[in-house]
Amino acid sequence: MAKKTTKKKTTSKAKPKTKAKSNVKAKIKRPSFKLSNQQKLIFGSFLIIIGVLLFISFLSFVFTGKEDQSVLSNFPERTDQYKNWASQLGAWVSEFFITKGFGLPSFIFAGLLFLSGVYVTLNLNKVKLRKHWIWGTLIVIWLSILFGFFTHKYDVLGGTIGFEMNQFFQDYSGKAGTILLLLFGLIAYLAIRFKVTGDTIVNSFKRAKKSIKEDLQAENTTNEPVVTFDNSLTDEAEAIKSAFEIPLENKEPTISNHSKPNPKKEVVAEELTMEVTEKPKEETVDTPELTMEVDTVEEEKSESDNLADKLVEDFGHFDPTLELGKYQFPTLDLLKKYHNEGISIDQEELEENKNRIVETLSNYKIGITSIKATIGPTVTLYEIVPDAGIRISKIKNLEDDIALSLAALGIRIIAPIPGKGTIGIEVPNKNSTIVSMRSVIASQKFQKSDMQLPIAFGKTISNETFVVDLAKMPHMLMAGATGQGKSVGLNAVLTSLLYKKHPAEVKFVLVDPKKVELTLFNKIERHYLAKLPDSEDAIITDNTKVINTLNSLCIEMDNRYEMLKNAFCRNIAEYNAKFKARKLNPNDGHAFLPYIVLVVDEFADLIMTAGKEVETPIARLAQLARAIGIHLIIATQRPSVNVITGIIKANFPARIAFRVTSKIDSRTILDGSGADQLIGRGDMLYTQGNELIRIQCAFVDTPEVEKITEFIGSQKAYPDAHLLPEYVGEEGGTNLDIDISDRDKLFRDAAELIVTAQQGSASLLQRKLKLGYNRAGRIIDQLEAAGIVGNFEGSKARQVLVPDLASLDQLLDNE
Ligand SMILES: Nc1ncnc2c1ncn2[C@@H]1O[C@H](COP(=O)(O)OP(=O)(O)OP(=O)(O)O)[C@@H](O)[C@H]1O
Repeated sequence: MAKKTTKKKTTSKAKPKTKAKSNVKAKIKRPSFKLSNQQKLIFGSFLIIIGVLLFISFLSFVFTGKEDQSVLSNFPERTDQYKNWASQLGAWVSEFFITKGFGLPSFIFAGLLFLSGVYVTLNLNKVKLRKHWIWGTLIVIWLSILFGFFTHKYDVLGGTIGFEMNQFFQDYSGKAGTILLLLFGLIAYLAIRFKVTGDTIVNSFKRAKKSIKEDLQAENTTNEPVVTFDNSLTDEAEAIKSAFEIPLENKEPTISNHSKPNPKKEVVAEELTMEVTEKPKEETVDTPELTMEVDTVEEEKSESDNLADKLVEDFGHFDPTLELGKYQFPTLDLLKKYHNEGISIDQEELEENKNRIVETLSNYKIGITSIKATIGPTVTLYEIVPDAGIRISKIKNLEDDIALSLAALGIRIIAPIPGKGTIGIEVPNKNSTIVSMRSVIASQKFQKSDMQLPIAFGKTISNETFVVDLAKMPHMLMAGATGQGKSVGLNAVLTSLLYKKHPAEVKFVLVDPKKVELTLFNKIERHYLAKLPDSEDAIITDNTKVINTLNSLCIEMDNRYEMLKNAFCRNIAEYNAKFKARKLNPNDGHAFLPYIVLVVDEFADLIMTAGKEVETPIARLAQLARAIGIHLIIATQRPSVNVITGIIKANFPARIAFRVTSKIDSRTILDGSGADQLIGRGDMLYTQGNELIRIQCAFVDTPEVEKITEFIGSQKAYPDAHLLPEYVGEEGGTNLDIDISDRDKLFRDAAELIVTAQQGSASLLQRKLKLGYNRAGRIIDQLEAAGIVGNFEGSKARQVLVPDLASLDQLLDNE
């Protein structure tokens, strides 16, 4: 039975692989046809000339086409004499377009070509040009059918296409049907292109009717003052005019002076009506013109929306990848294929394990009603349904006995399997297979995922590719004893992101105290890495420098929150979508925000050398950074409680455990046992708060990572790595005799802020007073000179020496 199910699975997996492969290739190649300005001029003028030539040929064909018919069949004979002004070619092209094509409407094509030339030469909006072509072609077809309606044979009026299409329509719907179809086409065109609505038509009829009425009235009552209104007044004006008829008549003395139609007075009257259009609404409430007003109100848009729409219409959506427009994603063939990939079924082994499980359980008087096996890359899951009335805890307690009888390491009992109502016994396969990075990257699940930061970790026990979104996690803790696959796991995470995200969309901050694990990523520094402005290497190997980077990330986080607040967005996805739709002005400090992924390898080492100082910024980032696109991945060999403290654990819901040596370590990382029963070599447990999922991590070797980074590194890059905000913590306050008169204008504000917050940090000033790095640093020096803050204490905030605002006032007044 087991054989059947697994066979099915393996064959069904084979197909998507190849499909996905082509899918990747399609994604990877992104051709772009960008012309330089000179090329645009050449191409544009070429199009203009072709347009003019076509026009001349067509025009001449109308007069000379018949005469050239006799020689057309000899084309391209050089000796023949053509009457067409553009000779052979002109006659031939015109014959093709006009007689064999769309008839006289083909002139529009000449116009479109000419227009295209102008657009290309002057570098005008391509979206509009596309619209012209679409509408132009539709008009050509419509006119061609219309002209074809009036002809009874192929001729120049509607061309062959017009005539044939007409015949086609007439055969099916008769003459009346064809006319109605054409009429429908016209109406649809007017409605879509010129936004004509039922109301507009009704109103224009009414307007025409009124103006005729007015004309008649004007003739009958030439002596009345009211007739000074112009006939071309709008409906609204008419309504208001009637509303004001009485007051105007009452002001007889002034109006009677101008009883004769006077052009100046007409203007005055018109202006008067224009000004009061809104006010007399109530008087005109029963007039049909009101519907027009409602229409305009409906279509009204806010100014910024209009501007954004216009910008999008003119330039399209903002494309953050444009700066590296020719960037090519790494190809699949950079990743290795392994010979021992794919699941092989050992029927004997399956049968043997089944018998042993049944036997062991029956020794303890546990009967089984059914047993089912699911073969994964490293372990096989035996799902059993025990007889009714058997307590689950009884089976769970037999874990060691079953392990003993199967003589295998890494047996894990899941009792019960959540949502299934069965009990699972995971038994390692004798021959485990490698899950290659290539197979998970090529999987449809990964390729088609629309996650923000998709990570293909490996394959689950049922051999499905396991893909998760780092943006949703939103931070990840990874632990495992040495040599169990942590570094490979980190590489799998980074590789997944490199295969899916453009350099403009994601940046990595890499901390590698071991100095060797992540060095390969140096090659992609200017594509994908982020660093502090003054640092030389993007990958941080010195633990003391990590604190600056972490604090800088905190500043970046605060800055991003400020930007999100100003843009009225709740998270980075909304913000970036708004920015792409050109609704946020870069001049107001807005910019496209890439995701930032902070990877810390050997976190225990970091805590040991840099002490608790790293814990605060890490905890801050973990608590707050999820919405603004900063995600943390922290890996450690020793998951002891003094490394993974409560505050860190609480903020890292997603945990990954490779094999650990003790149950206690497993409990620290997973809040339960299990990680101690894994078999190592990439065998891992993943949890995001609820159930544990056993996964075989995808294997990506160092040469593969090297090939990928070389592939990316050899392409055009940004001028520098992505720069993080400067962090001033390291700057020492030395200049203690700063002149009082030289103090910064914001000195007092800064002093009050620092005393109120009781925190002597320059980054606080930067944030709250919106200062640059240098100015905030100078103010801190001045505060130190004034005795308000203490000495520079490394990366810690300075001590504040003044307890409250009253003391501060006293101190400054005494100076
Ligand atoms: N997913 C995997 N599939 C197959 N083999 C693996 C996998 N992950 C790791 N291994 C094997 O385990 C070895 C050690 O892995 P890795 O270097 O990732 O361990 P580590 O946990 O980072 O160790 P350390 O903490 O000492 O750096 C690898 O060289 C490889 O042979």
